[in-house]
Amino acid sequence: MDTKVKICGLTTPETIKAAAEAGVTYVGFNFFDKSPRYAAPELARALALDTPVGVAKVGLVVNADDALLDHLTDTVPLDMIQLHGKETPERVAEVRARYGLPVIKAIGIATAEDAKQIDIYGQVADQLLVDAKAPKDSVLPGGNGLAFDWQLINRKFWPKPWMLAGGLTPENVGLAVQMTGARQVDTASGVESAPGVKDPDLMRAFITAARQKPAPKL
Ligand SMILES: O=C(O)c1ccccc1NCC(=O)[C@H](O)[C@H](O)COP(=O)(O)O
Repeated sequence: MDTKVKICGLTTPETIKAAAEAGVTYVGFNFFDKSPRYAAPELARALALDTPVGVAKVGLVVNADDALLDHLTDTVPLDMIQLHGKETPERVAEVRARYGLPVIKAIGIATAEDAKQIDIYGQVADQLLVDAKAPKDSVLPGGNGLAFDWQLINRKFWPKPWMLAGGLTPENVGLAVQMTGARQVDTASGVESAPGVKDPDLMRAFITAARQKPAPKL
């Protein structure tokens, strides 16, 4: 099966079209207003309505309260919600039940101890996004273009579908897939020409590289 790709933080109809034509599985709309990838709900609604059928539309929030999530889910036809803050397992379960949408929980990894969170959140989330832990001084909990040590999750098995994220680019995604066995990968800054500006050529190169089969050993 081809590796599934999520591209996070799309903000224009042109890049949605290019991503869909290149074969993306998920597109992410970023509702964290400090992000260079922020999409206001009305913009995200227009983009979502323009997204081809078959591409899943993911709404990304950071520690969002019910008022924000009510507004987002009323405005934007989302298929999934990505929780990318410090949401507890209880909050993940609450969001899932309240909105009736599958929830992706992001887990930041820097140490083997962090990787244990994957088992905990695997009990309540529909999918997990295994990302690099944000540096302490970063205003962004994700989208920092940093990779973590993939050995920390090397060929681990988790009971829920998961995506590898963090510093993935067209250059390193093939190796990342090979090393971790990830069947799904996610990128934001790795396919941009400037912060928040997605580059169609880089998106195409990323998707091709993510799906490249390793050369057989001779
Ligand atoms: O991308 C952002 O600006 C962002 C801001 C706040 C929370 C999460 C954010 N991104 C979440 C993603 O799913 C990214 O794709 C993931 O963190 C990987 O980012 P990158 O290392 O830039 O590929």
